[in-house]
Amino acid sequence: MRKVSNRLPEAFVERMKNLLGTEFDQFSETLKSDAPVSVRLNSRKKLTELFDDLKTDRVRWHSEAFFLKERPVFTLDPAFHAGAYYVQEASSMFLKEALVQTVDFSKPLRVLDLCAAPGGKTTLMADLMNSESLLVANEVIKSRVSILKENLLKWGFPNVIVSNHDAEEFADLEGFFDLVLVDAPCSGEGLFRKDKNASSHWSEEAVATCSARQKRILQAAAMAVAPDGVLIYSTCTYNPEENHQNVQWFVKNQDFEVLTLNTSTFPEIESREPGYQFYPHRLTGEGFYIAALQKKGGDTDYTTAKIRLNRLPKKQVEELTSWLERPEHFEFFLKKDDGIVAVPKELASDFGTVLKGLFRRSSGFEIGTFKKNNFVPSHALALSSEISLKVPKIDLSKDEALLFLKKESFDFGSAENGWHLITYQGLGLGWAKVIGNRVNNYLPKEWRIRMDIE
Ligand SMILES: C[S@@+](CC[C@H](N)C(=O)[O-])C[C@H]1O[C@@H](n2cnc3c(N)ncnc32)[C@H](O)[C@@H]1O
Repeated sequence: MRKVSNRLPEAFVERMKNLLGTEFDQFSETLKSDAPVSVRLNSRKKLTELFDDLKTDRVRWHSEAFFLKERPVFTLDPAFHAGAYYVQEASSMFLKEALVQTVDFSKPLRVLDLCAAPGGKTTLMADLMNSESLLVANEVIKSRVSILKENLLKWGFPNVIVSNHDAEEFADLEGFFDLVLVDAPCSGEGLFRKDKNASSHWSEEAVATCSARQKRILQAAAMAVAPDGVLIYSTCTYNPEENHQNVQWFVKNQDFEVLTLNTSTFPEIESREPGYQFYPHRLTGEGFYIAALQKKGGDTDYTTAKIRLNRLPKKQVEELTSWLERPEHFEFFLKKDDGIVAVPKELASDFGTVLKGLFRRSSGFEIGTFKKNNFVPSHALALSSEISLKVPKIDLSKDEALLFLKKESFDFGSAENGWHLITYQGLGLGWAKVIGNRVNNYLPKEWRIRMDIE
């Protein structure tokens, strides 16, 4: 494909000129500037000092997010590994505004993020959900599931099942979810500034293929939504075929109605019925489109199921109480591989239903295992917001924390024998076990920082 200035495909430029008219030059100039860097804080892992030297403006539609004046090397920040924040493009954080305007998060909710990897929007939703709510994070591409799992483990919200299915494989969970997010795979026009390679994959054919795929995903997603439940559709692109035309097609064919969002305090967002369009030359953020829909009727045709894992013996349950802040909140189950899963009591039946309805999925919050009657805590527990505050800790300086995260040896000082949660500014990074003069670093090797530390 022939390119014009700024390496944009010619047909894309033509489309944008038609869409933006006289604003096109401003749009095109903006794409030549650097993409803004923004981070969103984890509401369950608050730090008093974070980016104090780099922080600039707040993201207008997310009270817990702000811009940084430059991009630091996040890999070399232990707080990043502790899940204190997520590096996320600002326009897409408008999801929070769309959700708080359309969903009652004070209730226990069943939430499905159908196209979840790497997990930016999943973690945003987890922050809004209460501890009686269940989150299913799905990603169809197998190689992208591990980064999704890693980001969710870091985030520390315990009530998560990660699955690896095509949207159409959710048929056994018909009408189960109060909220479904379809952050659809798209032609990515809105990321041309952030990802310099993205425009090389763009073509008219790619737009048509994406649009057709989105229709198929939307149709499958519709089934999973409970009567009166909410469906959020979003893309990071501008073209009508993938955005408002797809949503119009959807409401014409499905029993859903459009939910109007109040954007009066954000005049920089364009209302493109039935949704909302974000342009980088009008606001500090990338291209994004979002629409909110509500199911009017529909069936619930899922089969409730009990968890088929074994319950943990009482003696072992007693031992677990010192590892969790609210042990009474959970029931404990034993998997075939001896892993222990902690499921909130109120959610035992919902977990059972999802675990039965999906076959390529995780089992939930795995807190560890018993080896010869001794509890071995998991990495998920170290990063979880449910870990007991009384667990013995060793708090490290930044340099020490980086050595821990590189799995290199260093002097831990003197500590009692046994398990210690390694923390940075009080936030869990992983486990170490002290045995006499020896300290074993239990950071999973796949989590190790591979980058050189200056
Ligand atoms: C826009 S990305 C999701 C980004 C993610 N929601 C976030 O905020 O971090 C779309 C995701 O959909 C996945 N995907 C691709 N084809 C799909 C399909 N047929 N069904 C469901 N998801 C698909 C892609 O692998 C990709 O991870």
